Amino acid sequence: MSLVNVENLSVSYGAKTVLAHVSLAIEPGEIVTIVGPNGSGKTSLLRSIIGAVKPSRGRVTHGPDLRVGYVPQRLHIDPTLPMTVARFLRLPGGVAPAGIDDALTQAGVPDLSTAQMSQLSGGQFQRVLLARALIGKPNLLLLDEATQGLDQPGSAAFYRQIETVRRDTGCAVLMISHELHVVMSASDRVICLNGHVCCEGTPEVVASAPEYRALFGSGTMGALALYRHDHDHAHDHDHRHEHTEAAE
Ligand SMILES: Nc1ncnc2c1ncn2[C@@H]1O[C@H](COP(=O)(O)OP(=O)(O)OP(=O)(O)O)[C@@H](O)[C@H]1O
Repeated sequence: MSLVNVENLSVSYGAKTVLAHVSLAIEPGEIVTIVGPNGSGKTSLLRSIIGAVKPSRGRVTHGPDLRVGYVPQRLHIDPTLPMTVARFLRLPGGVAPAGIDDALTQAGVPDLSTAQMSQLSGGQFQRVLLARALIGKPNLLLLDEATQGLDQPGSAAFYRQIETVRRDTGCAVLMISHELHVVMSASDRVICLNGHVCCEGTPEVVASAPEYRALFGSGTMGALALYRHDHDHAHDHDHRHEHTEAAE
């Protein structure tokens, strides 16, 4: 059974419709990336999935044992407030010390528990937010622009860590990012959104789809090849065909 099922979803804010007829499912263990230009409804889709935005049409259903871990874009913590990483991770209450150590290890920063939050680098801070999302042992991790402000090696390292988390815990991952080739290279499936689903499939299929190229140009394909094997056969860009290929 799918972890999340989005059926014919439309979202409007007042008279403005930002998502229309969006359907998708997230399966256990897969890494799915949503790409799309600014204002294309990516955050609205994530917020609908967690129930923070009400659909104006259609519906979102959750699998029976869905546990979501959410990694936000950023979080402001008062720099004058002394707080260790361990204390920050204990804030929700009821978290055992072993749970904190496990989460920090899974996030790739096992030695940070006594560090001050205000002294972390941008990359370390995002790993701590990842650890916080992992404490509840999620089977779906949601990331909304989780590497904003990191340089490219920093965000590439962060997404490699996400792949490690998926390998170690088996959780599915649904993420939004503007760093197309970095994030797409870490994904099993990419969904290109522009108010509706423009195209979807493996990163190579999406990067070569005319709908995607119309939005982002054709540069991604070369950059993708740096991160993954090159794709050496032609695709029929018919939308239905792309679905078939994604299932191959
Ligand atoms: N709470 C809200 N009330 C009114 N309009 C909103 C609200 N949230 C988002 N919008 C509008 O809906 C549209 C889609 O926004 P959304 O944040 O979902 O897009 P996005 O693809 O995540 O954008 P970005 O890449 O810039 O973060 C935008 O035009 C935005 O201004």
